[in-house]
Amino acid sequence: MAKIEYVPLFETRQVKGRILFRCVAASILLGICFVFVYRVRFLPVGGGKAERWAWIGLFLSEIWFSFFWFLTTVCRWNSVIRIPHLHTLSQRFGKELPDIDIFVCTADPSIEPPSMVVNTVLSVMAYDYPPQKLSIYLSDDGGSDLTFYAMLEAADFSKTWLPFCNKLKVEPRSPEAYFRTAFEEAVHAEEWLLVKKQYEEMKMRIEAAAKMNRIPEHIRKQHKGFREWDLVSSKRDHQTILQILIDGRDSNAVDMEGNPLPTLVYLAREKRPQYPHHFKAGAMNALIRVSSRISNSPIILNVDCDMYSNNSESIKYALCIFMDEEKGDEVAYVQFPQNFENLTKNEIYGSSFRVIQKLEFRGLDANGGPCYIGTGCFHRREALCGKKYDINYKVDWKKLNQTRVEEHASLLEETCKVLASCSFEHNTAWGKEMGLVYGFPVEDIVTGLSVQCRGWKSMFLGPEREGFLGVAPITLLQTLVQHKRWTEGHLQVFLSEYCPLTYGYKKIPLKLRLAYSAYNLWAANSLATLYYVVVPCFCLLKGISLFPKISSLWVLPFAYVAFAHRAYSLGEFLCCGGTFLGWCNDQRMWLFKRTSSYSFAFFENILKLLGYSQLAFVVTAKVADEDVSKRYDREQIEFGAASPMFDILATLAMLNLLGSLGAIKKIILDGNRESKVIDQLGLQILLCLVLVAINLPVYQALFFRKDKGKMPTSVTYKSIILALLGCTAAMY
Ligand SMILES: O=c1ccn([C@@H]2O[C@H](COP(=O)(O)OP(=O)(O)O[C@H]3O[C@H](CO)[C@@H](O)[C@H](O)[C@H]3O)[C@@H](O)[C@H]2O)c(=O)[nH]1
Ligand SMILES: [Mn+2]
Repeated sequence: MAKIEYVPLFETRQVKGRILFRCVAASILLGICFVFVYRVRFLPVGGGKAERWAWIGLFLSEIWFSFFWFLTTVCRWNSVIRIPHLHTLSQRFGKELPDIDIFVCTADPSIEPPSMVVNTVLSVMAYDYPPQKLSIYLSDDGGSDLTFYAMLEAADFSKTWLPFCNKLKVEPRSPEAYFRTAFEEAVHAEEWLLVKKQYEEMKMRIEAAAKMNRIPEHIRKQHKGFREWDLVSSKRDHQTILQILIDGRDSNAVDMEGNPLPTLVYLAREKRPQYPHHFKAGAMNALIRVSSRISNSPIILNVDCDMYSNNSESIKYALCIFMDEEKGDEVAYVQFPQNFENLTKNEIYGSSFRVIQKLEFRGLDANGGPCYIGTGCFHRREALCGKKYDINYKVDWKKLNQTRVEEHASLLEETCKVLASCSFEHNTAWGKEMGLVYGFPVEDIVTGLSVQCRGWKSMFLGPEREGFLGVAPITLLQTLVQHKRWTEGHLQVFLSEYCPLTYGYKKIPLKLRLAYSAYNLWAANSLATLYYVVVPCFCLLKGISLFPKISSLWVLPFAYVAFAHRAYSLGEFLCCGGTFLGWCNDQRMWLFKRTSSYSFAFFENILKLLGYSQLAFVVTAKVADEDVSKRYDREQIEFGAASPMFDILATLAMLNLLGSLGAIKKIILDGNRESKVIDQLGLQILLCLVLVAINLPVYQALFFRKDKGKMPTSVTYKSIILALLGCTAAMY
């Protein structure tokens, strides 16, 4: 008999376009060298002091940008795509698949509506996977009976929804998303309408309760769990509430057609004002412990409450990686991209992370594995709980016999409560070597890093049909605040003992350390960007030239670097499925984020180092006024609220407007010698004009818009005064 050849469960391919990428990168590097030569050779030694310092500052900014470009280029030098083979998985393992625990986190019923959480929970209950092998855990950091009630409704509706999904091969399996887009099925028309009606009624009940902010008495009587809220004084001060809503082991827990149901658990961990709760990381660690008693599945999927499952096969995709006999055992987590269902065509807030996820993460994957980004991620429980990878580690999935606990559900609830109590972690390794790492607003990144530094790899999967869809922020301020949290957290990681360069030394490849640093240093971009936005503009007003003359050959490297870099970025954006306008918006957000969010993040980190500032996690709202939503759909940037972030944006926009006007005045006054001004200050004028073009929506919001999304008047006055003061100071 011929030797049976080993067929892998997944395949790895090189991403196309590598040669082009490397050629462009090499040519940009050459351009950068020329720019540096120019900066050194023509350093104004004779001129005024101001001129020299402006020049040196610009040079430093350019060095920083080049360094940052180098980091991002290095981490994309190689990149790979993983292609899972589902049929091989089912051939080889058939029904002998492992149990899966699924964690859903929610924190606040007012900005994460229970009706949304229900959809996410239902979508993960309905995976195309044996239901008796699934356990779903909801962590409610809002400690809200509204969310608890919504879960009861979900448990009930799942009895209809799961068989319906199976029969009709429904996709996606979030009822809200499905009924919003799907048309009535001709074959099962009656049933289809019935299920839809049942869903809508459930949604109405949940929303009605949320609106009243109270659970009606007759409902409260139906479940013992509600009694727990008699003891709850506030969301920051309450005992552990743990309710097993569906016990998968119970033979009576079946759907309408008599098939078993997945286990469903509601958990609000204990919170006391005197104990830090560590935000999402704390919630996840409580879930890890509680689930280890109840189901203890070897694989854990975690999603944010807005990230519903959009692909019912994701679990199997991930298992193709974990269960591959040759390469699977070293993988700690399989990360799916974060995709969003509420993006408009041209993504005004640039929230799609297209290029980052489609190209950069594949580069990380080739160098040891993508970072963990907090949601849409399948973990190996052991790796997450602190185990170090060891070359002899091998899982025999077929022998991995799941021994389930025998205790009755209500006893189990009692014995598990202590695992979610405030004091449980005292003097343990939780939050350090075990579970998610505490102390950072980007618990995901630092946790992924520490897992990788324990010797594990990670992989990235981006199937054609997106695995998860979430809600992207729909106002500018929320986007900026979210990015402030991220970049602040990233920089904090870089400045901590977890700094990838040192912490990962000899543990993960250099390229991966550099790639982590590239993300960690996002906030540090703010200084160089602010300088580039402000100083050339001031110098323009004063008539100081900081760039080569248009007529000189030295202009070429500057022009080439700027053009090639941006043109390539546009090409990538389009290749990843974006639009031209989308790219322009992305560039604007690039500027906005660097000057506002990143600056705040940068300075707050400094304050933190000095001991003045504290860790915070501002939860992103997932709902908005109808008015705001309408403007979002029309792709109008939402300013609306007064915020220091907007003060900065508006002032910078005004500065560049004044700078451009000043330049135009100079050109006109110059009369027939006009070519001289253009020759000397050409590049600077161009820079100013490009910035003005990028800021067009800001001027519109400052002076022309009448709707509620316009810039608040206070910001308008402030920005005009500040910009005028700045310009006057610069000129004299
Ligand atoms: O005290 C908290 C705060 C937040 N959350 C949950 O954490 C998730 C993420 O919060 P969100 O406000 O939506 O933040 P995003 O910026 O959208 O989250 C991204 O960035 C976070 C790190 O900053 C990661 O944890 C997330 O997975 C990732 O999606 C949500 O499900 C929240 O309910 C908690 O459970 N407890
Ligand atoms: Mn979110």
